[in-house]
Amino acid sequence: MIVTLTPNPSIDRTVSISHLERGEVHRATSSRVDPGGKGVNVSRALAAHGLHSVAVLPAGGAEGALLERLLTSTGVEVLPVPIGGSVRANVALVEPDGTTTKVNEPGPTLTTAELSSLVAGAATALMRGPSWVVGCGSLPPGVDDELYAGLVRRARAAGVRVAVDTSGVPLARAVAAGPDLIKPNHEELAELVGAALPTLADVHTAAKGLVGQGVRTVVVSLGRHGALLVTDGLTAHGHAVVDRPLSTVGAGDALLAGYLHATATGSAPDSALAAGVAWGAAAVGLPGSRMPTPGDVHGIPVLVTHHPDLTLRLAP
Ligand SMILES: Nc1ncnc2c1ncn2[C@@H]1O[C@H](COP(=O)(O)OP(=O)(O)OP(=O)(O)O)[C@@H](O)[C@H]1O
Ligand SMILES: O=P(O)(O)OC[C@@]1(O)O[C@H](CO)[C@@H](O)[C@@H]1O
Repeated sequence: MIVTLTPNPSIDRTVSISHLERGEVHRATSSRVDPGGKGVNVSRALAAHGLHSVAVLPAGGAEGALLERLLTSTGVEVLPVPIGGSVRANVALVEPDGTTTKVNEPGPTLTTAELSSLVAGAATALMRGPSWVVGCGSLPPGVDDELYAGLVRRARAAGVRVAVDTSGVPLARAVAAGPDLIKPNHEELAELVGAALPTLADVHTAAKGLVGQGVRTVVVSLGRHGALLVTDGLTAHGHAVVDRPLSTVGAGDALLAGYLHATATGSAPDSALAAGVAWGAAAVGLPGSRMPTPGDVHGIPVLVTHHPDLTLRLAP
Protein backbone atom coordinates (compact mmCIF):
# COMPACT_ATOMS: atom_id res chain seq x y z
CA MET A 1 0.00 0.00 0.00
CA ILE A 2 1.19 3.53 -0.82
CA VAL A 3 -0.05 6.72 0.86
CA THR A 4 -0.23 10.01 -1.03
CA LEU A 5 -0.66 13.43 0.57
CA THR A 6 -2.10 16.12 -1.73
CA PRO A 7 -2.53 19.36 0.27
CA ASN A 8 -3.95 21.19 -2.79
CA PRO A 9 -6.00 18.77 -4.90
CA SER A 10 -8.15 19.91 -7.82
CA ILE A 11 -10.82 19.17 -10.32
CA ASP A 12 -8.98 19.23 -13.65
CA ARG A 13 -10.96 20.36 -16.68
CA THR A 14 -9.15 19.72 -19.97
CA VAL A 15 -10.53 21.64 -22.94
CA SER A 16 -9.41 20.88 -26.49
CA ILE A 17 -9.27 23.82 -28.92
CA SER A 18 -7.98 24.10 -32.48
CA HIS A 19 -5.64 27.02 -31.81
CA LEU A 20 -5.00 29.31 -28.83
CA GLU A 21 -5.44 33.00 -29.59
CA ARG A 22 -4.93 35.41 -26.71
CA GLY A 23 -8.01 37.61 -26.16
CA GLU A 24 -10.31 35.58 -28.47
CA VAL A 25 -13.41 33.43 -27.86
CA HIS A 26 -12.59 29.76 -28.41
CA ARG A 27 -15.05 26.97 -29.25
CA ALA A 28 -13.98 23.75 -27.61
CA THR A 29 -13.86 20.63 -29.74
CA SER A 30 -14.11 18.43 -26.61
CA SER A 31 -13.64 18.59 -22.87
CA ARG A 32 -13.14 16.20 -19.98
CA VAL A 33 -12.98 16.30 -16.20
CA ASP A 34 -10.49 14.35 -14.07
CA PRO A 35 -9.75 14.22 -10.36
CA GLY A 36 -6.52 16.21 -10.04
CA GLY A 37 -3.55 17.25 -7.96
CA LYS A 38 -0.17 15.56 -8.17
CA GLY A 39 -0.61 13.09 -5.30
CA VAL A 40 -4.14 12.31 -6.47
CA ASN A 41 -2.72 11.41 -9.89
CA VAL A 42 -0.07 9.18 -8.33
CA SER A 43 -2.83 7.37 -6.42
CA ARG A 44 -4.92 7.00 -9.58
CA ALA A 45 -2.02 5.54 -11.56
CA LEU A 46 -1.21 3.08 -8.76
CA ALA A 47 -4.86 2.02 -8.47
CA ALA A 48 -5.02 1.55 -12.25
CA HIS A 49 -2.17 -0.96 -11.79
CA GLY A 50 -3.91 -2.79 -8.94
CA LEU A 51 -1.78 -1.37 -6.11
CA HIS A 52 -3.77 -0.19 -3.12
CA SER A 53 -3.35 3.53 -2.52
CA VAL A 54 -4.69 5.83 0.17
CA ALA A 55 -5.10 9.50 -0.82
CA VAL A 56 -5.03 11.98 2.06
CA LEU A 57 -6.45 15.35 0.98
CA PRO A 58 -8.52 18.34 2.13
CA ALA A 59 -12.08 18.14 0.74
CA GLY A 60 -14.73 20.86 0.71
CA GLY A 61 -17.41 22.43 -1.47
CA ALA A 62 -19.06 21.02 -4.59
CA GLU A 63 -15.65 20.40 -6.20
CA GLY A 64 -14.50 18.48 -3.12
CA ALA A 65 -17.58 16.24 -3.25
CA LEU A 66 -17.03 15.63 -6.98
CA LEU A 67 -13.35 14.91 -6.40
CA GLU A 68 -14.14 12.32 -3.72
CA ARG A 69 -16.76 10.65 -5.92
CA LEU A 70 -14.53 10.53 -9.03
CA LEU A 71 -11.52 9.34 -7.09
CA THR A 72 -13.35 6.62 -5.20
CA SER A 73 -14.73 5.30 -8.49
CA THR A 74 -11.15 4.75 -9.72
CA GLY A 75 -10.45 2.40 -6.80
CA VAL A 76 -8.44 4.84 -4.68
CA GLU A 77 -9.16 4.85 -0.93
CA VAL A 78 -9.80 8.49 -0.04
CA LEU A 79 -9.04 9.85 3.42
CA PRO A 80 -10.77 13.24 3.18
CA VAL A 81 -10.13 16.02 5.69
CA PRO A 82 -13.22 18.28 5.73
CA ILE A 83 -12.51 21.99 5.10
CA GLY A 84 -14.72 25.08 4.97
CA GLY A 85 -13.39 26.28 1.59
CA SER A 86 -13.84 24.64 -1.78
CA VAL A 87 -11.35 22.44 -3.63
CA ARG A 88 -9.94 24.37 -6.62
CA ALA A 89 -10.70 23.85 -10.31
CA ASN A 90 -7.74 23.89 -12.72
CA VAL A 91 -8.09 24.30 -16.48
CA ALA A 92 -5.88 22.97 -19.28
CA LEU A 93 -6.25 24.20 -22.87
CA VAL A 94 -4.87 21.61 -25.28
CA GLU A 95 -4.07 22.25 -28.94
CA PRO A 96 -3.97 19.46 -31.57
CA ASP A 97 -0.15 19.09 -31.42
CA GLY A 98 -0.37 18.49 -27.65
CA THR A 99 0.70 22.03 -26.65
CA THR A 100 -0.92 22.60 -23.28
CA THR A 101 -1.68 25.90 -21.55
CA LYS A 102 -2.61 25.46 -17.92
CA VAL A 103 -4.34 27.77 -15.44
CA ASN A 104 -4.17 26.60 -11.82
CA GLU A 105 -6.17 28.29 -9.07
CA PRO A 106 -4.35 28.99 -5.79
CA GLY A 107 -6.71 26.74 -3.85
CA PRO A 108 -8.71 27.35 -0.67
CA THR A 109 -7.06 28.90 2.37
CA LEU A 110 -6.71 26.27 5.09
CA THR A 111 -7.27 27.30 8.70
CA THR A 112 -4.77 26.26 11.37
CA ALA A 113 -7.24 23.62 12.61
CA GLU A 114 -7.75 22.24 9.08
CA LEU A 115 -4.01 22.06 8.54
CA SER A 116 -3.60 20.18 11.84
CA SER A 117 -6.31 17.73 10.74
CA LEU A 118 -4.52 17.21 7.43
CA VAL A 119 -1.23 16.47 9.19
CA ALA A 120 -3.09 14.14 11.60
CA GLY A 121 -4.71 12.39 8.61
CA ALA A 122 -1.30 11.75 7.06
CA ALA A 123 0.03 10.50 10.43
CA THR A 124 -2.91 8.08 10.74
CA ALA A 125 -2.27 6.72 7.26
CA LEU A 126 1.45 6.32 8.11
CA MET A 127 0.52 4.07 11.04
CA ARG A 128 -0.84 1.57 8.52
CA GLY A 129 2.72 0.77 7.44
CA PRO A 130 2.73 1.71 3.75
CA SER A 131 5.72 0.86 1.54
CA TRP A 132 5.94 4.55 0.60
CA VAL A 133 4.38 7.85 1.62
CA VAL A 134 4.49 10.61 -1.00
CA GLY A 135 3.83 14.32 -0.57
CA CYS A 136 3.02 16.03 -3.87
CA GLY A 137 2.13 19.35 -5.41
CA SER A 138 1.80 22.98 -4.41
CA LEU A 139 0.67 24.12 -0.99
CA PRO A 140 -2.61 26.04 -0.69
CA PRO A 141 -2.68 29.44 1.04
CA GLY A 142 -2.25 29.20 4.79
CA VAL A 143 -0.05 26.13 4.73
CA ASP A 144 3.43 26.38 6.17
CA ASP A 145 6.40 25.77 3.83
CA GLU A 146 7.60 23.15 6.35
CA LEU A 147 4.69 20.78 5.61
CA TYR A 148 6.64 18.30 3.48
CA ALA A 149 9.76 18.55 5.67
CA GLY A 150 7.52 17.54 8.61
CA LEU A 151 6.16 14.63 6.58
CA VAL A 152 9.72 13.49 5.83
CA ARG A 153 10.66 13.56 9.52
CA ARG A 154 7.51 11.69 10.58
CA ALA A 155 7.92 9.04 7.91
CA ARG A 156 11.57 8.47 8.76
CA ALA A 157 10.68 8.14 12.46
CA ALA A 158 8.04 5.55 11.47
CA GLY A 159 10.51 3.67 9.24
CA VAL A 160 8.49 4.41 6.08
CA ARG A 161 10.18 5.44 2.82
CA VAL A 162 9.19 8.98 1.85
CA ALA A 163 9.13 10.79 -1.49
CA VAL A 164 8.40 14.46 -2.24
CA ASP A 165 7.37 16.06 -5.54
CA THR A 166 6.95 19.80 -5.16
CA SER A 167 8.79 23.03 -5.98
CA GLY A 168 10.21 26.23 -4.53
CA VAL A 169 10.69 26.73 -0.79
CA PRO A 170 8.64 23.65 0.29
CA LEU A 171 10.97 21.49 -1.84
CA ALA A 172 14.11 23.13 -0.42
CA ARG A 173 12.83 22.54 3.13
CA ALA A 174 11.94 18.91 2.35
CA VAL A 175 15.42 18.34 0.89
CA ALA A 176 16.99 19.60 4.11
CA ALA A 177 15.02 16.93 6.02
CA GLY A 178 16.60 14.12 3.94
CA PRO A 179 13.84 12.36 1.95
CA ASP A 180 14.35 8.98 0.28
CA LEU A 181 13.29 10.36 -3.09
CA ILE A 182 12.55 13.64 -4.85
CA LYS A 183 11.24 14.01 -8.40
CA PRO A 184 11.85 17.53 -9.63
CA ASN A 185 11.39 18.38 -13.30
CA HIS A 186 14.15 20.30 -15.10
CA GLU A 187 12.81 23.73 -14.12
CA GLU A 188 12.18 22.77 -10.47
CA LEU A 189 15.71 21.38 -10.16
CA ALA A 190 17.20 24.54 -11.67
CA GLU A 191 15.23 26.65 -9.19
CA LEU A 192 16.28 24.43 -6.31
CA VAL A 193 20.00 24.69 -7.03
CA GLY A 194 19.78 28.31 -8.22
CA ALA A 195 21.40 27.77 -11.61
CA ALA A 196 20.37 27.25 -15.23
CA LEU A 197 21.06 23.64 -16.22
CA PRO A 198 21.41 23.67 -20.01
CA THR A 199 22.98 20.21 -20.42
CA LEU A 200 22.47 16.72 -19.02
CA ALA A 201 25.90 17.11 -17.37
CA ASP A 202 24.59 20.14 -15.45
CA VAL A 203 21.51 18.21 -14.34
CA HIS A 204 23.71 15.29 -13.27
CA THR A 205 26.01 17.52 -11.22
CA ALA A 206 23.05 19.23 -9.55
CA ALA A 207 21.40 15.89 -8.68
CA LYS A 208 24.71 14.53 -7.34
CA GLY A 209 24.97 17.60 -5.12
CA LEU A 210 21.53 16.87 -3.64
CA VAL A 211 22.49 13.25 -3.00
CA GLY A 212 25.56 14.63 -1.19
CA GLN A 213 23.19 16.69 0.96
CA GLY A 214 21.28 13.59 2.10
CA VAL A 215 18.58 12.90 -0.52
CA ARG A 216 18.83 9.16 -1.18
CA THR A 217 17.49 9.17 -4.76
CA VAL A 218 16.91 11.99 -7.21
CA VAL A 219 14.77 11.30 -10.29
CA VAL A 220 14.74 14.31 -12.60
CA SER A 221 11.99 14.29 -15.22
CA LEU A 222 13.11 15.92 -18.44
CA GLY A 223 10.01 15.95 -20.65
CA ARG A 224 10.78 14.46 -24.08
CA HIS A 225 14.38 13.87 -22.94
CA GLY A 226 13.18 11.19 -20.52
CA ALA A 227 14.44 11.06 -16.94
CA LEU A 228 17.75 10.90 -15.04
CA LEU A 229 18.16 8.79 -11.90
CA VAL A 230 20.99 9.60 -9.49
CA THR A 231 21.82 7.80 -6.23
CA ASP A 232 25.05 7.51 -4.25
CA GLY A 233 26.39 4.71 -6.46
CA LEU A 234 24.28 4.90 -9.60
CA THR A 235 23.52 7.14 -12.56
CA ALA A 236 20.98 6.01 -15.14
CA HIS A 237 19.10 7.75 -17.93
CA GLY A 238 15.82 6.42 -19.30
CA HIS A 239 14.10 7.50 -22.49
CA ALA A 240 11.07 6.53 -24.58
CA VAL A 241 9.81 8.05 -27.83
CA VAL A 242 6.19 9.22 -28.05
CA ASP A 243 5.04 9.73 -31.65
CA ARG A 244 1.75 11.49 -30.92
CA PRO A 245 1.82 13.39 -27.61
CA LEU A 246 -1.78 14.19 -26.60
CA SER A 247 -1.33 15.84 -23.19
CA THR A 248 1.66 16.13 -20.89
CA VAL A 249 -0.49 16.99 -17.85
CA GLY A 250 0.25 14.44 -15.12
CA ALA A 251 3.12 12.76 -17.01
CA GLY A 252 5.47 13.50 -14.11
CA ASP A 253 2.97 12.01 -11.68
CA ALA A 254 2.70 8.86 -13.81
CA LEU A 255 6.52 8.64 -13.92
CA LEU A 256 6.70 8.91 -10.13
CA ALA A 257 3.91 6.35 -9.67
CA GLY A 258 5.65 3.90 -12.02
CA TYR A 259 8.92 4.27 -10.13
CA LEU A 260 7.26 3.78 -6.73
CA HIS A 261 5.15 0.85 -7.93
CA ALA A 262 8.27 -0.91 -9.23
CA THR A 263 10.33 -0.37 -6.08
CA ALA A 264 7.36 -1.35 -3.88
CA THR A 265 7.21 -4.64 -5.77
CA GLY A 266 10.96 -5.31 -5.40
CA SER A 267 12.58 -3.79 -8.52
CA ALA A 268 16.09 -2.33 -8.45
CA PRO A 269 16.34 1.46 -9.02
CA ASP A 270 17.33 1.24 -12.71
CA SER A 271 14.45 -1.14 -13.53
CA ALA A 272 12.16 1.15 -11.56
CA LEU A 273 13.40 4.06 -13.71
CA ALA A 274 12.51 2.09 -16.85
CA ALA A 275 9.03 1.46 -15.45
CA GLY A 276 8.61 5.13 -14.54
CA VAL A 277 9.65 6.32 -18.00
CA ALA A 278 7.23 3.86 -19.62
CA TRP A 279 4.37 5.08 -17.40
CA GLY A 280 5.28 8.73 -18.15
CA ALA A 281 5.42 8.08 -21.91
CA ALA A 282 2.08 6.24 -21.75
CA ALA A 283 0.51 9.20 -19.91
CA VAL A 284 1.70 11.61 -22.63
CA GLY A 285 -0.17 9.54 -25.21
CA LEU A 286 -3.46 9.81 -23.27
CA PRO A 287 -5.94 12.74 -23.21
CA GLY A 288 -6.18 15.16 -20.27
CA SER A 289 -4.58 13.85 -17.11
CA ARG A 290 -5.80 10.30 -17.69
CA MET A 291 -3.48 7.91 -15.87
CA PRO A 292 -2.14 4.87 -17.75
CA THR A 293 -3.33 1.30 -17.21
CA PRO A 294 -1.08 -1.77 -17.69
CA GLY A 295 -2.51 -2.03 -21.23
CA ASP A 296 -1.37 1.54 -22.01
CA VAL A 297 2.14 0.88 -20.68
CA HIS A 298 2.60 -2.57 -22.20
CA GLY A 299 5.06 -2.73 -25.09
CA ILE A 300 6.49 0.80 -24.77
CA PRO A 301 10.21 0.42 -25.49
CA VAL A 302 12.41 2.22 -22.96
CA LEU A 303 16.13 2.71 -23.43
CA VAL A 304 18.06 2.80 -20.14
CA THR A 305 21.75 3.61 -20.16
CA HIS A 306 24.27 3.94 -17.34
CA HIS A 307 26.56 6.04 -19.51
CA PRO A 308 24.30 8.74 -20.97
CA ASP A 309 25.61 11.40 -23.33
CA LEU A 310 26.15 14.16 -20.78
CA THR A 311 26.75 16.72 -23.53
CA LEU A 312 23.05 16.46 -24.48
CA ARG A 313 21.54 19.97 -24.58
CA LEU A 314 18.14 20.10 -22.94
CA ALA A 315 15.29 22.12 -24.41
CA PRO A 316 14.14 24.86 -21.99
N1 LIG B 1 7.12 14.57 -25.28
C1 LIG B 1 7.46 13.49 -24.58
N2 LIG B 1 7.94 12.39 -25.18
C2 LIG B 1 8.28 11.28 -24.48
N3 LIG B 1 8.18 11.19 -23.12
C3 LIG B 1 7.74 12.26 -22.47
C4 LIG B 1 7.35 13.47 -23.14
N4 LIG B 1 6.95 14.36 -22.20
C5 LIG B 1 7.06 13.72 -21.01
N5 LIG B 1 7.54 12.46 -21.16
C6 LIG B 1 7.77 11.47 -20.12
O1 LIG B 1 7.03 11.84 -18.97
C7 LIG B 1 7.94 12.15 -17.89
C8 LIG B 1 7.43 13.33 -17.09
O2 LIG B 1 7.36 14.46 -17.93
P1 LIG B 1 7.74 15.93 -17.43
O3 LIG B 1 9.20 16.05 -17.27
O4 LIG B 1 7.06 16.87 -18.39
O5 LIG B 1 7.07 15.96 -15.98
P2 LIG B 1 6.47 17.14 -15.12
O6 LIG B 1 6.96 18.48 -15.60
O7 LIG B 1 6.69 16.79 -13.71
O8 LIG B 1 4.91 16.99 -15.48
P3 LIG B 1 3.58 17.25 -14.59
O9 LIG B 1 3.92 18.28 -13.55
O10 LIG B 1 2.57 17.77 -15.60
O11 LIG B 1 3.16 15.95 -14.05
C9 LIG B 1 9.30 12.39 -18.55
O12 LIG B 1 10.35 12.11 -17.65
C10 LIG B 1 9.25 11.45 -19.73
O13 LIG B 1 9.58 10.15 -19.30
O1 LIG C 1 -0.64 23.57 -8.71
P1 LIG C 1 0.16 22.30 -8.50
O2 LIG C 1 -0.21 21.61 -7.22
O3 LIG C 1 1.63 22.51 -8.66
O4 LIG C 1 -0.22 21.32 -9.70
C1 LIG C 1 -1.54 20.88 -9.86
C2 LIG C 1 -1.67 20.15 -11.18
O5 LIG C 1 -1.35 20.99 -12.29
O6 LIG C 1 -0.75 19.06 -11.17
C3 LIG C 1 -1.33 17.91 -11.78
C4 LIG C 1 -0.47 17.46 -12.92
O7 LIG C 1 0.81 17.13 -12.48
C5 LIG C 1 -2.74 18.31 -12.19
O8 LIG C 1 -3.63 17.26 -11.95
C6 LIG C 1 -3.05 19.54 -11.36
O9 LIG C 1 -3.98 20.39 -11.97
